[in-house]
Amino acid sequence: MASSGHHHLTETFTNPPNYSFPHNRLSNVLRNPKKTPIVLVACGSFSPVTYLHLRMFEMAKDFVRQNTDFEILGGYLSPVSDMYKKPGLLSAHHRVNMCNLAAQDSDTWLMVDPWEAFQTYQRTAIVLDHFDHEINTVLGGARTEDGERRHVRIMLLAGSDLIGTMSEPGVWSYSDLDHILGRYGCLIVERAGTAIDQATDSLARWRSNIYLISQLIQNDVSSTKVRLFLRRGLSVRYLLPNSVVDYIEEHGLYQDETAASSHQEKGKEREREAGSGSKKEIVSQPC
Ligand SMILES: Nc1ncnc2c1ncn2[C@@H]1O[C@H](COP(=O)(O)OP(=O)(O)OP(=O)(O)O)[C@@H](O)[C@H]1O
Ligand SMILES: O=C(O)c1ccc[n+]([C@@H]2O[C@H](COP(=O)([O-])O)[C@@H](O)[C@H]2O)c1
Repeated sequence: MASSGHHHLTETFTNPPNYSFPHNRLSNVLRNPKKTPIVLVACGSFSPVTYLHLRMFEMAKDFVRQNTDFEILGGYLSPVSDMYKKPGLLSAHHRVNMCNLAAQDSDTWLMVDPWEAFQTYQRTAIVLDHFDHEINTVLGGARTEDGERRHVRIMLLAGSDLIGTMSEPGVWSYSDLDHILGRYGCLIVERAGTAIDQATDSLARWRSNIYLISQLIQNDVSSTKVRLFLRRGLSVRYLLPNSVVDYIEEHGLYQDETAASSHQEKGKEREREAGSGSKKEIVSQPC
């Protein structure tokens, strides 16, 4: 593992009111003692969560099994705080509920941690420290079938657009990057519209901790597109789990143009389309 530089592990954390760390689907037994136990953490807005977000975990699972000496003990969606103030960010309450519905109907290893959602904005480095603390310090890590105790490695799971922002100046601090990529490591899922090699070139010093997963079935569903569809009254069924579609309908979510600053969103979506070299409009009629 690369050095963790001068950035030390956070030891005191602020928890939201009545918070308890969800670990009902987290395995604490390492089946193969020769492997390194890991837990995957996906940070993002999840406004709303889509099948693409869930696919990231499945792609990571296949990749890990075929190409690494890791064994996955669990996966977490960690929705960002409302204070992140990104356009289209619905209240944490709804985003967490939708992630819970999606995780429940998916596989048996996905969970939602509402820790960052229900408090002030927390940087990703701190979020990963929080997982490390809960899993290794509070829960005591994992055990082999012989009862030997093992440290669980926390790893960030992200799309290549996120790793792209890591090479843009001013977005992430160097010491946080060193902490995230040096201490923990990252699994990066290729995302249509972002050049994965270019994104990782400037992060070369942490290369041994960055795992690139290519998308064999192209899928460029994004939460931004889903929000645009909903505002135009178009169906989003089969782009996200039925339970989430029903929840959106029941609560009349993503209808309000002004609250979602659709202007900025359309700009963002166009940028992504332009990046992928696709000239087609998302929906033929103008908004
Ligand atoms: N189509 C996709 N392919 C690969 N990764 C994706 C895809 N969609 C989302 N991700 C990844 O999922 C994580 C959470 O993303 P986020 O919730 O911000 O979704 P998003 O679809 O990018 O949202 P928005 O459209 O609102 O920007 C990020 O790491 C992002 O890179
Ligand atoms: O920790 C940081 O410095 C940092 C800088 C930029 C983005 N992030 C995180 O990355 C995620 C980005 O989500 P998004 O929707 O803006 O792609 C979100 O969880 C943010 O908290 C984190």
